[in-house]
Amino acid sequence: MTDCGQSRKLTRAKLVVLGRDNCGKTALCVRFITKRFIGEYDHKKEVTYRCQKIVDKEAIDLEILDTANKCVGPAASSLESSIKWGDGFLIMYSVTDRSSFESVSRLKRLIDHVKQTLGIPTVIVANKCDMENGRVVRTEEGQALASDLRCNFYELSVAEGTAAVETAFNQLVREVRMEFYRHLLAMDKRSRMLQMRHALKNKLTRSKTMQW
Ligand SMILES: Nc1nc2c(ncn2[C@@H]2O[C@H](COP(=O)(O)OP(=O)(O)OP(=O)(O)O)[C@@H](O)[C@H]2O)c(=O)[nH]1
Repeated sequence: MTDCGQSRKLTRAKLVVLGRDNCGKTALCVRFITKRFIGEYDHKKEVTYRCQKIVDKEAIDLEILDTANKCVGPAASSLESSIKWGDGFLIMYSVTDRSSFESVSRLKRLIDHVKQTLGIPTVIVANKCDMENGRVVRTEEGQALASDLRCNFYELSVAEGTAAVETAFNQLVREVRMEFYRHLLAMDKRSRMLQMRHALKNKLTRSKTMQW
């Protein structure tokens, strides 16, 4: 889990955007950071963006990794290292591409496998809902899948606006924060237990010494 600073607040988080090629990952990142939609991007390249955002009135420094599609083949190990690196995940598909929808479960399983725990902050985003004529994945299918995978779900069009994109990213940041606080609580509990064990051990040693 990333940095907390001294205030025990999460000040930085690393987010990873995953999904099949051409589903709109770069468009989504650029939209979130610049509020603009730029038609064409350099494919294949993996890019990390840095920005500061205010989510629920608290500032947070974000690093957002826009992955290149590499679910199969030798590059898959590099996908695993991207997953190890991340605190939160946005899995994207396009409603116009069924194979991108089908890759969502695979990616979620990979995240769970690499992180070796369930409940990793993850949201699912269905993109290109402006292309109603080319739609091959129904909204209800996306909702059902997200509910099976216990993830929040957003259907949107990166081309059409910024608000929905911000909503999805903000929810992911919220989930990363919640996970961070859960982690802090667990650490506190563990350290209290260790202190109690230590105190008890000292007490036992003292009473044994007195018996002698
Ligand atoms: N109509 C429509 N087109 C979109 C939308 N989002 C992205 N696109 C287009 O979809 C194409 C792919 O977008 P990218 O952002 O490059 O997709 P990507 O997932 O980063 O692709 P790779 O780099 O190949 O992994 C581009 O031509 C975008 O302009 C959308 O919401 N609606």
